[in-house]
Amino acid sequence: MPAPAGFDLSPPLSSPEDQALWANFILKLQSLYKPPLIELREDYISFYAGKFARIPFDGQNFLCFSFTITNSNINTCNDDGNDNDDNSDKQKYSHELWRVAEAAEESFGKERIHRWIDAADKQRVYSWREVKESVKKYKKPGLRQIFSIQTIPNKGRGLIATVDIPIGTRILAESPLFTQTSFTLLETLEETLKAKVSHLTPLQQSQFLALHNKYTAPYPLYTGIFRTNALPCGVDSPVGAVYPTICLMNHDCLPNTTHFWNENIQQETIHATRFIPAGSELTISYATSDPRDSRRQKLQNSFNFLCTCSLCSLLPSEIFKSDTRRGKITNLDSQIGNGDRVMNNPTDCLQACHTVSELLKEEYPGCYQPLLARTYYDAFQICITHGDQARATVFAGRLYDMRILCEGEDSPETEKAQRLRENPEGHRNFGASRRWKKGKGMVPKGLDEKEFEKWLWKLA
Ligand SMILES: C[S@@+](CC[C@H](N)C(=O)[O-])C[C@H]1O[C@@H](n2cnc3c(N)ncnc32)[C@H](O)[C@@H]1O
Repeated sequence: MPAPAGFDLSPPLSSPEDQALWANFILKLQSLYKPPLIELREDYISFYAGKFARIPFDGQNFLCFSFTITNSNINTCNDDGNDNDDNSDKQKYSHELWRVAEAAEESFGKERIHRWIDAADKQRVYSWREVKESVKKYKKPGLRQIFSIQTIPNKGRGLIATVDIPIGTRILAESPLFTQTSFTLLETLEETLKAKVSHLTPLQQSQFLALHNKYTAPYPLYTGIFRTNALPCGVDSPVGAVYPTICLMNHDCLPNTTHFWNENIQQETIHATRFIPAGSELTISYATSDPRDSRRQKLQNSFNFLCTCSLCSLLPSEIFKSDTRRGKITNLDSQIGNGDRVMNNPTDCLQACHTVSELLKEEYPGCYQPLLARTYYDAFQICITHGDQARATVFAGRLYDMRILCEGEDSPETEKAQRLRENPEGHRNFGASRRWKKGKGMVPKGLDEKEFEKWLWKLA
């Protein structure tokens, strides 16, 4: 059984000199670890190794760093059932995590860092209860703002990165001001919204009323603001939510962030899908996957602006290529979504998934990850439907990596991907056919990347 391990800092930080040592420690960690090995949260650096594997940016409440070595620690692990490989991955990640202790020892001295290797170790200074309490205090709003709200020419307000933001960073996790279902009749919507706003704090009321409204009087004010800004709480959800900060994000057809409703934490999250240099605008996509002209028309109709992003401003010949790619993706997606084809022509469907994955990377540079996640899930389902646990495990691993990057470790979709990776046979489609029957441990070893991809997608 894996045991917890870690180190305690005793005595904890107290003096200004201590704060300076902590800042130095954080810089050291940031040079040692980059996403996807870690996730940068607003208030702390998170290692994929348990809920106490966190280093806060402000160290004054820090007592302990603890980690557990499990499969879930290993972001890149292919869970193929081979114990030896698995163990060496675990050891590798364990070694990586002990480097946090080494960095702490370099910063604070060995006498202040108490390493321990299981829950009952006498070297432990603090109880779990004390550690839990200290971790709760890591959250200090406003401590580390990685963007600022600014006026942007021709767009109104928007968010600008104030520091370089690495790919995979959680930029924001924000609770709604309020939510509202789309089932409410238009005649009663204005009064319903007014009642909801009246229950907010004065600050929240002014945040709501300051949001952009694309409608003009006599269109009802609260309904106008809600309709201009509400984001659905999940794909196809009839519930919409408004947020004080996320609703200030402008659109780009090739955005540098992705937004996601996280049901577990009841917040909308924003994650960087590529490296974002300081000074760049943080953008999300409001649009569909339509070709350029209809996409622009929809944005014009729904949001009252003509999109001039880099994709919409391409030369006509390039726009034609982009529209063609989008058309191909849509056609292939409908083939992949056809249950009869999946049962009768699974190889064609899997190859179609491969083509889609290549087209997505070409068509959506720097923002393909949420779409690619869906394709990996399609490929997983095709394989598991026909009993191929080996390929299914690889696709679930890739799906997990995309989810971590776009949604973070606390997302229900990430948790689901992790379960599929560990237990692909738990999927409801498993056993529908035995055509490709293959155990988890049957992932081929020693192939180069090209050969492996050929095997994985059953390419001719
Ligand atoms: C949800 S609000 C975004 C925040 C808004 N800029 C503000 O000042 O509150 C949507 C509105 O922002 C503007 N907008 C968003 N993306 C834009 C873009 N790419 N180009 C021009 N205007 C944009 C449009 O006026 C749109 O109706």
